[in-house]
Amino acid sequence: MELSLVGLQNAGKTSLVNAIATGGYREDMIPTVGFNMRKVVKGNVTIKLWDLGGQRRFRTMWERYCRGVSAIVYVVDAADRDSVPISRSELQDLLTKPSLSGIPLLVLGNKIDKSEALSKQALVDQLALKSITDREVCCYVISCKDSININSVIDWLIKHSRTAK
Ligand SMILES: Nc1nc2c(ncn2[C@@H]2O[C@H](COP(=O)(O)OP(=O)(O)OP(=O)(O)O)[C@@H](O)[C@H]2O)c(=O)[nH]1
Ligand SMILES: [Mg+2]
Repeated sequence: MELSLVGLQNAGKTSLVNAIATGGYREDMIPTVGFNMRKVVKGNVTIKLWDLGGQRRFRTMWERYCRGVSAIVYVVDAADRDSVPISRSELQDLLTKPSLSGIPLLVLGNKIDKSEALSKQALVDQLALKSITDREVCCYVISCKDSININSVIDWLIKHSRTAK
């Protein structure tokens, strides 16, 4: 299966790839320039992950790398409350692209190891996820640092690799 990871800079997309691939975590991450591709084998599924840069200048590439994927994974820094409105508008913008219609969406509120992180319900509300009715949407709150809910993410991904074929 093939999927794309999008979301604002510093959200933890590359950290999530590492968490899924190896369970590793580090603080001193380098911002992704453009994109990286990683292949991860989980059980009998090979997942091709497009890890996209979240800085503003890279966001126009998101659509191109989301076309034809089995799922879009949208990562949000749940502890950076000021960035959530921007995250919401970038997400809503992406989902209006006709080329991406119907692709299942997994929204992940990352960094819940931090005390200031939003709850899942607050995140669902602030990202207006209930207003997305044209595709399957699922939301988890996670921590790449403390490996919280990473297995749920992997299970969701594997489940969607089957339905995609
Ligand atoms: N506390 C905490 N910090 C995290 C977590 N996940 C990632 N980080 C930190 O957040 C910073 C950014 O992580 P990245 O994975 O590089 O973020 P990114 O979304 O790939 O950023 P771009 O590549 O610029 O789009 C790093 O310092 C990570 O260590 C987490 O679960 N908890
Ligand atoms: Mg990155």
